[in-house]
Amino acid sequence: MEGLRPNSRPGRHRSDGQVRIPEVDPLFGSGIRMTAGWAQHDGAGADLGFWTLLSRLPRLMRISFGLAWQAGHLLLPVAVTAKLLAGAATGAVLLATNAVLVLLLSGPPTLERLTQALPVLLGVAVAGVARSVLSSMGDAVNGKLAPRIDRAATVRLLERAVRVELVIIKNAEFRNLMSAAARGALSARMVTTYAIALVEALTGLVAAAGVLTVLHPLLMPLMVVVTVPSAWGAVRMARARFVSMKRWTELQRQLETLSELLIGSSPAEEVRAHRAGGFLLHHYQRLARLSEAEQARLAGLEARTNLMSDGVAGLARLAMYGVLGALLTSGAVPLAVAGTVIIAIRTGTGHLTALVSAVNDLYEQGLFVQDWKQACDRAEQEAIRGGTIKLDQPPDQIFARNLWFTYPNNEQPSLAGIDMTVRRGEIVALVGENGSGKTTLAKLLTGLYMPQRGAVWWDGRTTAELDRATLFDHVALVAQDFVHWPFTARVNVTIGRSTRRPDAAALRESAAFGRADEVVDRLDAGWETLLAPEFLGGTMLSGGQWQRIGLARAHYRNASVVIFDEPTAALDPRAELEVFDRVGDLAKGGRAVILVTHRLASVRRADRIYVLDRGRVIEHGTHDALMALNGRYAELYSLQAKQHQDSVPSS
Ligand SMILES: Nc1ncnc2c1ncn2[C@@H]1O[C@H](COP(=O)(O)OP(=O)(O)OP(=O)(O)O)[C@@H](O)[C@H]1O
Repeated sequence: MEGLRPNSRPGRHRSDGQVRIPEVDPLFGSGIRMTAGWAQHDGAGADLGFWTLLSRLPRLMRISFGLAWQAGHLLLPVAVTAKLLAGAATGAVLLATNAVLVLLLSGPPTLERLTQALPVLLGVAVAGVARSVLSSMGDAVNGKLAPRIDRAATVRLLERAVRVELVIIKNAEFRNLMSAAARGALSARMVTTYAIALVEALTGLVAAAGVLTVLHPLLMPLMVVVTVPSAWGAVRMARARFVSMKRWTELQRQLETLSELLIGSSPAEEVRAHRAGGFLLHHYQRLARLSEAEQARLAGLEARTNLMSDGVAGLARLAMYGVLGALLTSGAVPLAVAGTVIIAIRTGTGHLTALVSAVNDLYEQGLFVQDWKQACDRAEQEAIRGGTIKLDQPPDQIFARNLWFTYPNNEQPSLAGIDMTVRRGEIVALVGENGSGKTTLAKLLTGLYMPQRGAVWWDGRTTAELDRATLFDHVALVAQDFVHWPFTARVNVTIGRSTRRPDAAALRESAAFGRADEVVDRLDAGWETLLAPEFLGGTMLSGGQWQRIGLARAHYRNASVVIFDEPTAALDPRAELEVFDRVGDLAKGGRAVILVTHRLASVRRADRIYVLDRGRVIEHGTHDALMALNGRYAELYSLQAKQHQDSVPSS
């Protein structure tokens, strides 16, 4: 464990003042963030100039606005209009305030002057209320729109993802794009929220600048001078926060991973038995200290930046008062206007700071939304297309000719020129050592993957010509890693054919097929028991119990082509024997059964056995023929038989 201890003490700083995080973490290697698509844009705006960033915004915002329009039609224009009007009301408040001050301060206070000022004062109040109402209305409309955008973006992504070719959805690069897109779907609502904030800030700023210009042309540049230091401080801190977040996010994810490992239920056994808790805690503390140091650095930088910008702003304000004093003494600006000038400058400064931060936020969120769009488009391109010929009856025969298949990013083909046949009423077994291509072949036979060379024929049509949805209707699959749906026992079986009307007799029959009935009988709430220990009231099943549920599910699917990929690996010997008897019954009932297994004793009854080695069929025939051949199958079979004899004590 010593060797894994970090050699960099947390809190040490780089020459640029940032906390040094080791390039290669002793626990996470080169880091999680490298593989996470969504992380690539964190702090994306940090390297760009403010104006470049501003110029790229419209392109990014177009995607989100398109989505907002689809999700809520007029809601976005209504929200933006409300904020624009709120901005105009800000201008009205300032102008009316000025009118009141002019009236009240243009001479000694008299009752007459007060009475004259009352209607304008009322105007100030009305404009102020209107501003609040309009601004709140904009927020309320946006509050209604935002979840709709969430739903529209997420549903569009999910709809497209579910139709993507299996080989693509399993590809790491596509998975990365999907993780970025899932983050982007959540950002779409934020883009519109920030855009509305930007409109509010911009109109408020324009109103303040307009009022100042009306009062005296020199006052507007004066406001700019006063706001420059605060705007500089805001931009600098936004940048620094971006850069920090980039590092902070990475640390945060590592901390979350460690915390999940420490409190999670699946690693709990090993955390205790291997006493890994102390090790994990040690690294948690180490990373937490790095994170603390980074936050402390940021807080220090913020304090220094604020001090500097406040200092310069103070000087600018002093100069402003000087200029204002000069304008007052020269009579260019009446004394009564001075109050309005100060209020307008304060309003303008606040809006300018909000504007800068909205632009930064918009840019970053916009990039995430761009990922979402890219993933949706790519998913559409990669959707399962297949042919147009509908398969309306079960195939009598499936055969593969000269089948080649290489996974993306692999150099070696996983299947290299396979020929094989399976007919209705037959059990065909695929055997061979780990990685020889059995599972891949089963997926090609059922149209889950398409061959790069050669073809799989379902009667007179290739899987490429057939409409894949109708082809899948004839397939039932018990995969090695079949899904443990976090739903009730009933749904876990009936999801095998979710379009079928509830059929209690069929459910009972399927449960008996997989011996899942014995499992369900022992559950507290029977078929309604939730099979998800992660939820309150959920139950945990053992591996073998799950396998029985999986078998029942495949049976309930009632398909003519059934693939069993290691269906009994977790079953006890009695259950295993029974399952193989029933697999035989399935074939006798007119189904084509493809059985992938390492249990050679159970393939004796298969009509044909294909022995695979590095993607090729090296032997095929019945059990007796292959034993007589005395080749690889005979060797593997004898090895297993001997192992079995050795493990059973002789009487
Ligand atoms: N999704 C994938 N991406 C890349 N390569 C893969 C993928 N799935 C399988 N392979 C590769 O294809 C080859 C055949 O794998 P396959 O799973 O078909 O073998 P198998 O005979 O079923 O193995 P096992 O008996 O261990 O289940 C292996 O070299 C494996 O590394």
